[in-house]
Amino acid sequence: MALKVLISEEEIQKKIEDLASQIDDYYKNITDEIVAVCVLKGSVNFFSDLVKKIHLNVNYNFIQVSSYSGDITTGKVKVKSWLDEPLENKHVLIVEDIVDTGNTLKYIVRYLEMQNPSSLEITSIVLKTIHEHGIQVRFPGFEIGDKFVVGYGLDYNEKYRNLPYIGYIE
Ligand SMILES: O=P(O)(O)OC[C@H]1O[C@H](OP(=O)(O)OP(=O)(O)O)[C@H](O)[C@@H]1O
Ligand SMILES: Nc1nc2[nH]cnc2c(=O)[nH]1
Repeated sequence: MALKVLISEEEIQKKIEDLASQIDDYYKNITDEIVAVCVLKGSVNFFSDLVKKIHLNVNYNFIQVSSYSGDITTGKVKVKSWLDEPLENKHVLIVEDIVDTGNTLKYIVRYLEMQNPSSLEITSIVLKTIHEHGIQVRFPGFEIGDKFVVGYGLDYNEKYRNLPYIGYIE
């Protein structure tokens, strides 16, 4: 199976600079901490690169959910681990690697909203625009078509997560 580069390492890093400066600007009047929630496993690379470029008071939190087997969604979001602090009255930024059908984010947003955060926003490094999922991603990265992509955290059966670029299997 040959891998083709869709988004290079350089393009990813440049986009993250841009997203970080949008995030800095958006929260510039907030003096409290921003809680950045990393959606494991896929978002680990994006999260790690992004938080280093944000000049705000950022706290980390992590959740692990999964719903894909290979390149097919099971349609069921399985929670493997969840937050370790309440989010009531916190400004929360969900950090995702990809929005595809939107099922994962719909699930996460539904449960996080129950905690009454002061605000809840989303950033995702990749978005597939083929679905009408109605999720508002405040800080969107790259829009791609209907391709199954890997690399930069994204896997195919746990493989390829450590690639520094985003590619697709031909
Ligand atoms: O919009 P959706 O169709 O719900 O797809 C997006 C989700 O799919 C992937 O997670 P996956 O279930 O593969 O778990 P992983 O992050 O551990 O790889 C990805 O990391 C997103 O969280
Ligand atoms: N690795 C990977 N996971 C996904 N989850 C939803 N869409 C995708 C995709 O294109 N690639």
